[in-house]
Amino acid sequence: MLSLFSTPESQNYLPLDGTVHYYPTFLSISEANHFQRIFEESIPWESDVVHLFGKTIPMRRKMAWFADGQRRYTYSGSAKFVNPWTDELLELKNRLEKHLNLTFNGCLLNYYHDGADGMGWHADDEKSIQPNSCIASISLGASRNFDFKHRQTGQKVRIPLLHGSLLVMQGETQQHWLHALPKSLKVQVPRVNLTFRQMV
Ligand SMILES: O=C(O)CCC(=O)C(=O)O
Ligand SMILES: [Fe+2]
Repeated sequence: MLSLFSTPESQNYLPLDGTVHYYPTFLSISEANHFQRIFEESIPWESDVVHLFGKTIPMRRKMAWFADGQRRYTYSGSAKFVNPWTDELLELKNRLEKHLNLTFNGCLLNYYHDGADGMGWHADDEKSIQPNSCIASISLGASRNFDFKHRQTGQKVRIPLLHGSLLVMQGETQQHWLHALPKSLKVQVPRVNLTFRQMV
């Protein structure tokens, strides 16, 4: 039903070829503070690596992979260790599953020390991800811009991701759009990002 009070949450942020919803206050500030502190302290963070010209180069950004069973995650050419779910990750996973009425079986965590850490243009379209599935991204800590770029037209959409927010990418988003977390030298505090995924 259309109403005068329809919230901005119900809007699709992409103009075509995909669906992106954004819920700026998915977690309260105190919940977001709580989860950020626990994840910063207790996740077994590893340096992400890139493979360039036959060399393995560690990145400053850290990551950790959690999943059901032994589901590995391979991207930018390297397989990630699988960690078993923690209580806090399961709590967030349950809340997301209720909110979105679907289920997740993997979660990639990224740790950005400050605005000098970022992520370049890519799509989450690895073979290990169910095609056209849902990716639910929770942001904790520094607020950072999140950019989309249409693969054919180059059209751009920017969403600032706030502490405690939820961004949901669905449908054909990964087929038609790239996304990136641009570096921003003004940002001097860390950010933790969790992307819950539906793996094959
Ligand atoms: O940090 C973010 O908000 C995005 C991370 C991302 O795109 C990814 O892990 O694939
Ligand atoms: Fe991504």
